Amino acid sequence: MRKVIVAGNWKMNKTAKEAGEFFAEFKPLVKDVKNAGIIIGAPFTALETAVRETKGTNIKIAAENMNAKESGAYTGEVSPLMLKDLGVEYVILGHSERREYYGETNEIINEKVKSALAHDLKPILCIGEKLEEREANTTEDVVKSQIIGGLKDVTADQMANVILAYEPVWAIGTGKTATPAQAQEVHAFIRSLLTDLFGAQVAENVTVQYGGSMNDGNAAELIAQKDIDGGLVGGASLVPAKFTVIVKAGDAVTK
Ligand SMILES: O=C(CO)COP(=O)(O)O
Repeated sequence: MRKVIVAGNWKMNKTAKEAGEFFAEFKPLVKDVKNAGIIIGAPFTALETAVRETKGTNIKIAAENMNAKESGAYTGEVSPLMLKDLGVEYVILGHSERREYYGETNEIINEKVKSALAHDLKPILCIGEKLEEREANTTEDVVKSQIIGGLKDVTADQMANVILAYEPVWAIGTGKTATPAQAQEVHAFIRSLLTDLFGAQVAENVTVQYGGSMNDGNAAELIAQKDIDGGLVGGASLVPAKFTVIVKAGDAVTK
């Protein structure tokens, strides 16, 4: 059995004050959610508030990035030790926006994944093809190289602490969701690749989320797919009522 997890990714949105307001509204809405995991990815400046406001609840907090190093002369960067110190449990790594705008390669992302695991932070590793790659029929090649590159030297045991998020870049922030069948096809490919890399048992237990214009209207159908184990939600995670509908869609499903 694997866990369905619905995570929000706020991206560069919400001040600490706005984060506090979000949780005041969101916590009571999801307090009865038992089966699904709930994670909010918040910007660095809102993490302290987010951790404080969710202490003792069923909501976990993720950072949206980190540096692989523990400390040093890396102006503007944030280390795994700093995140651990705040009480953060998860970290989103390799998001397509980091790959696209900040030059993150599979090698850089792999360093971060290994560092997160070494520091007892759970990575949410994002993968997904661009529109031109899908149109060139290279979706599987791209996803395969992102997974093999991003998870290089990660052990089968460590995979118990890794979440994958399949986010087709053409579906992010565009309102253009992959159809449930399109998404399921890639998720099944990811599961078979994980089987090759780590064995059937590990592959069966890894949570593989879908991300890209998931919202309160389409989440249930996406998460109903055999290999879609929740979502990584951008825009719709900014609004407590909308995100709650997605969380509850995940809570209704057992994998
Ligand atoms: O990038 C995403 C989550 O990481 C998806 O963003 P949207 O849900 O806004 O399309």
